[in-house]
Amino acid sequence: MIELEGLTKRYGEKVAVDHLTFSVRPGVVTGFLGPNGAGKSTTMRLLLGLDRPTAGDIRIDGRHYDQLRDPLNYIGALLEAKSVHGGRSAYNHLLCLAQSNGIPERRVPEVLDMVGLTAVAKKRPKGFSLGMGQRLGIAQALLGDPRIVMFDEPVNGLDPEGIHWVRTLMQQLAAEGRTVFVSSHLMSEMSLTAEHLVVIGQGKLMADTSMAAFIHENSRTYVRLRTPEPERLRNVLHTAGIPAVAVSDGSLEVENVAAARLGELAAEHRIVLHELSPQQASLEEAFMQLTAGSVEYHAHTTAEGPEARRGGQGWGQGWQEGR
Ligand SMILES: Nc1ncnc2c1ncn2[C@@H]1O[C@H](COP(=O)(O)OP(=O)(O)OP(=O)(O)O)[C@@H](O)[C@H]1O
Repeated sequence: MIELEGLTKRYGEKVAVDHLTFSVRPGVVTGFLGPNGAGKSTTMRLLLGLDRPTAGDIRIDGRHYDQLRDPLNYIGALLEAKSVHGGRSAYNHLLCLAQSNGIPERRVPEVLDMVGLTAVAKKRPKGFSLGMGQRLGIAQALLGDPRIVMFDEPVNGLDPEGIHWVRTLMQQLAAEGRTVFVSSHLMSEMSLTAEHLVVIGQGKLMADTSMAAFIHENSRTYVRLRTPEPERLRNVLHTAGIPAVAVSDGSLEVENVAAARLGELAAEHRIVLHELSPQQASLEEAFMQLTAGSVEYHAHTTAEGPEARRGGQGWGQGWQEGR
């Protein structure tokens, strides 16, 4: 279990982490989300004792990081790809870490095998691709067989097979009862991987909830209807006290009414439906909706794209520093 209480970190005038209080529980994958500069990496560094908080408290299984006797046995982390000694082989790099942390040597081939690097164990990581570097970083995090794992952008640089592997690994680690805390910018990937979410914006906690509740609470759900007789259907719905919005693509959108009720109404009036589909926003849409006001870096677009139409802030390609 990871517990943060009132965690605050200032760099001069800049408040990178602002009174964060939340817990990361074992047994589920917890996603850690926030726009660029929200304070995710800083929080993770503070958790590992790599930086000192200005105020507040962090406990790992009830203790401070510097009170853990063999920290790698408690918490394994992947913070930055390729943060390894380039001159040693992958095997020797892990062996040095194992020896200095009281971890038996047999764990080295075990973790190399887990991440699929056995064939290149004797090679130097400086020749590794980004994806291989990520795999070695994950092997390092798992070396002490820790009960808590923390990954900062673990799928960076991985191909689809690698991304799938990381997803399965994280879910497997959680299913074994471990605490899995992971940050990612890839919303679609996060929505497939995490069951719980912690969202921060400008250093502050914005959400600490299940994935399903987060999407439900931060997005619009509606039913889309398509019919060759949109005007007649709209009138039928109107008579039943149900407002329907006509969309430019010819469909109708109805909020807060079950699809079954809409289908029954159409059938009663013998109106043919070509589509009757409940629409649930994606994690990405819910995330942008929640964090719209806390985004630090804004893209300046000339064309009216989907972000502008939604009234949200730019998020995605073409980011520029807006300060
Ligand atoms: N060592 C530092 N000195 C000064 N400011 C810092 C330092 N580290 C981080 N910051 C600032 O703190 C804020 C939070 O940064 P952090 O890297 O934790 O955000 P992040 O959520 O990980 O962002 P990203 O998604 O872009 O990786 C940023 O405004 C950053 O510029």
